[in-house]
Amino acid sequence: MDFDRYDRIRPIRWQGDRLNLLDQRRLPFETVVLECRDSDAVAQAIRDLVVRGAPAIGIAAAWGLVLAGQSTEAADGREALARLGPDLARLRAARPTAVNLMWALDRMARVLAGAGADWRERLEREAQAIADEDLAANRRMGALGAALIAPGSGVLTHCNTGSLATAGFGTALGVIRAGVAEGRIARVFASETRPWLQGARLTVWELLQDGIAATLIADGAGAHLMNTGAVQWLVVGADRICANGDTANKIGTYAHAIAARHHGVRVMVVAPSSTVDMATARGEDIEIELRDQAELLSVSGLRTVAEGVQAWNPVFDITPAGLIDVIVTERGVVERPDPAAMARLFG
Ligand SMILES: CSC[C@H]1O[C@H](OP(=O)(O)O)[C@H](O)[C@@H]1O
Repeated sequence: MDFDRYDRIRPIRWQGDRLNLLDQRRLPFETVVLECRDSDAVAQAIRDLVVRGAPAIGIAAAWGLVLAGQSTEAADGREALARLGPDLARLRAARPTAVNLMWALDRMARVLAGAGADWRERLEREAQAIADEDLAANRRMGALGAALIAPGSGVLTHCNTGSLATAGFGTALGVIRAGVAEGRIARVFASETRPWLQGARLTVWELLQDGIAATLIADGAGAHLMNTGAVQWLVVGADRICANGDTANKIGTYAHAIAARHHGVRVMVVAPSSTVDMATARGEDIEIELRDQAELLSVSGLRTVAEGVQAWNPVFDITPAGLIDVIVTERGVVERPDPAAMARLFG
C-alpha cells in the first residue's frame, strides 16, 4: 500500500538537541509543538498527555534519556547508567499502565550497560531504532490484521491508536487504514472516548487527513451500534497484554468487548510485541492509572458538573482474554488467546 498517502502525521520529532512533541492536548484545532530540552520536560509531557499512546510514550521516553545523557559526564556506559538512574526513574514513573514505557527504558539501560566511551552515540542509535522498529511493526500489523477482515465489513474503534499514538501508521488504526485501502472495510465508527476525547479529537481528525470517512459515536452508543448490524469487528489497541492474553486498554474497551460478544461482533486487539508483558500473569496484576477527577468535571476547561461532586477517573480497564478473538502483533496473530497460545509466540 502507498504508506506516504495514508500516513503523514508524526507526533515525535528528534532534533539533535531537543525533542519536539506535537501537543495532543490542543488538537484538532491548534497545531502547537512543545520543545523538550531535558528528560524532566519529557517526563512531564508524558504525564500531561502532550504525547500519549503506549508506543509513543516509550519512544518519547527513550529520547528523554538521550537528552539526559547530553548533560551527563561519564567515561563509559556503566558509569553513565549509574549517573542517569534518577532520570530513568522519573521517566519510568511518568505513567504506570502502558508497559511500552518500561520496555523502552529497559532496552536503553541494557545498551548503556554494555557501552564504552561511545555511550551517547549508542543511546541515540537505540532510540532511533525503537522508533523505526515501531513504524515497521505497525505496517506489518496493518497487513496481518486487515487480512482477517471480510470485504464489506464495518468496524468500531475506541480511543486513538493512530500515527499520533505511535511512530506512525498506528496499531488498530493501522489495521483500519490498511483495511480501507484494500477495500475490506466499508464503514468506520469511532467512539468519542470520554473523558479525554481521544476518539473525538484525534481519531476522526487523523482519518479525515487520510480522506477516510469515519462516523463518531458516543461511548454509550457502542452496544446499540452493534445491535444494528453495522459493524462486524471491534478493533482496538492495547497498553499492556498479559501472559494469559488479558488486555489493558482505554477505559470503555471492556464495555465494548462485552457488547461485542453479545452481538457476535469479533474483537481484534492490535499491538506491537513491546506491549506484551509476559512477566505479568493476568489482568488483575496490572496497575490501572487513576487520573485527576478534574478531567471528568469539565470539558475543554468549562465546568459541566455541580460544585461539590466527586468523580472517579480510572483511565484504563481490563478486557479478559476470553472476550478477545484475536491479538495481532508484528510477530504474528494469536487466535483465542490463552497462556499456551501466548507462550508459543512470546515465551
Ligand atoms: C496505540 S496504543 C494507544 C493506546 O493508548 C491509549 O491511552 P492514552 O491515550 O491514555 O495514552 C489507549 O489506551 C490506546 O488504546
